[in-house]
Amino acid sequence: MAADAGGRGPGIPRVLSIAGSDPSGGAGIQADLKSIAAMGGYGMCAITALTAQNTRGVTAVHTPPPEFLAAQLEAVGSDITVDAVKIGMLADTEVIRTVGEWLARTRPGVVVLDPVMVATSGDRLLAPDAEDALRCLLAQAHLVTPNLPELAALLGEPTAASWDKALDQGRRLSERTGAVVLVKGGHLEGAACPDALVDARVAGSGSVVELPGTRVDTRNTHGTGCSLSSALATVQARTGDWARSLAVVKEWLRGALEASDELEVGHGHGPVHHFHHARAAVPLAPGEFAESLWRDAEKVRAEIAALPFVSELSAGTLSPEDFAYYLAQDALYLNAYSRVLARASALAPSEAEQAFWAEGSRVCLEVEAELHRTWLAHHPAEASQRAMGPVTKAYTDHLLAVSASGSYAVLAAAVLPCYWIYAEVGAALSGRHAARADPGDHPYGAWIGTYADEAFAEATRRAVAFTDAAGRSGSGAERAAMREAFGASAVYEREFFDAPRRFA
Ligand SMILES: Nc1ncnc2c1ncn2[C@@H]1O[C@H](COP(=O)(O)OP(=O)(O)O)[C@@H](O)[C@H]1O
Ligand SMILES: Cc1ncc(COP(=O)(O)O)c(N)n1
Repeated sequence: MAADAGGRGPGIPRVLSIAGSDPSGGAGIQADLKSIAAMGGYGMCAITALTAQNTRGVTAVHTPPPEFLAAQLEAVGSDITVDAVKIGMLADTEVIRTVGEWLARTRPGVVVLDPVMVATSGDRLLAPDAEDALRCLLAQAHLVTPNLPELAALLGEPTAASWDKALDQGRRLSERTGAVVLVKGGHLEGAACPDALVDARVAGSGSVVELPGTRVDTRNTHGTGCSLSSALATVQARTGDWARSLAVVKEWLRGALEASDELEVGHGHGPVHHFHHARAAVPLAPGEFAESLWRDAEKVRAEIAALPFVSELSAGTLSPEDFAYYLAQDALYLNAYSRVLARASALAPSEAEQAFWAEGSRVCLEVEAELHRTWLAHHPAEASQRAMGPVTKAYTDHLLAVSASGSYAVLAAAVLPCYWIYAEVGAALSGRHAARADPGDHPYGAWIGTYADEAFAEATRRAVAFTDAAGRSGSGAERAAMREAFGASAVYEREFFDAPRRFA
């Protein structure tokens, strides 16, 4: 197709996906409709084929008669202005012919063709004898988005082993078809995941516009190609500029890959989180997000309760060396933790939160000084060494790294386990201690008594509520980062209680 695809301007683009159905919702028309909506478009679809598939693979394909596809296209096109078309799974030669005839007749302003041949799972989605017909159809698209194996198959060559070879193949496919070719790096080995727009009609160095990218470490790549191509069609209808559209879509897709674990869909290659950037129309109830963090940490919390340090402290059999090590590390930890809480105060979105974390920061220094005045005064050797143990160092490094990231919500999630898990351990220890027949005669009785501090319990409740509120008002991507930060800190809590046994 010769002319450059133009933009519609700021209106809502009406985008038609002509593609197959994926009942598991991660690829095909289901991914397309989500992606179109995520990019601010109005999505429509004409279904070429029905697949029975999930995140593990395709078990069956049913292709309705081509007349029925033609009827769908006619119904949409005769009533609605179509600003952009995305074409995905085409199943067989008859389907390709039907789509080709409709395109030739209607000549939509933006046509993005994703030459789907094989699913992420390795299953075929195009009949082998339909490849020639697909090659011919490419000339009716403005942009073609093959992955590396598809690019090679369309040229009848082996899959490119390097990015340069892939760009060369892209240039030749662009020459043959007259379409711009998006060469995608998803199937490359290594940490880089670039994409490039290759346009053989442009002379010289302007023929390749490359967008670098880093690979997101996930196996949830089901439907990335579908999502990318339909999102591109939508944004292109707005901007009329492929390079600008690709920059917007690539950034969005990276976020969708990063937040994909939040979905917890299937056991194979899971889908991406198309709406990671948006808030759900049904908001989370107060407490709901914090409860989910707490549930996620259930296993680590059970492991902490079962640690020898906890049972020995409770029974009074903990060695004085282990106890002294723990206290000295606690003092070092509190000093660093105080600085991190001060950073949470600096980032806080409200005065109430600002004051809360600042007070927490101050109290940490007070408790640290108190440790030196009382407990550590009895263990001058431990106190004077003052070297951070490996766990204390790793835990505080993690907190400092999160505090440098600049997200208040993620920092709140990272500091929360030190309140919440410590309060839970403390409540169990002091409850058991109070139930003892003779609590006065216990070497760590006075220390265990400090756990029953109502002011700390109240501070914990407020820290939970503030973190919950930050999670509820954040985006999906932010909540995913909060989960990761909370989970990491919970693991460091476990390691901190276990450190005396290993390093004292
Ligand atoms: N792990 C990943 N991290 C970041 N981007 C990825 C990853 N996997 C795929 N992509 C991007 O997703 C898009 C689809 O790429 P690709 O996987 O090559 O296509 P397909 O889904 O058709 O096989 C491209 O923009 C690619 O750069
Ligand atoms: C109906 C349908 N269409 C396309 C794909 C390819 O998916 P991917 O984007 O992972 O290559 C698929 N698995 N199912």
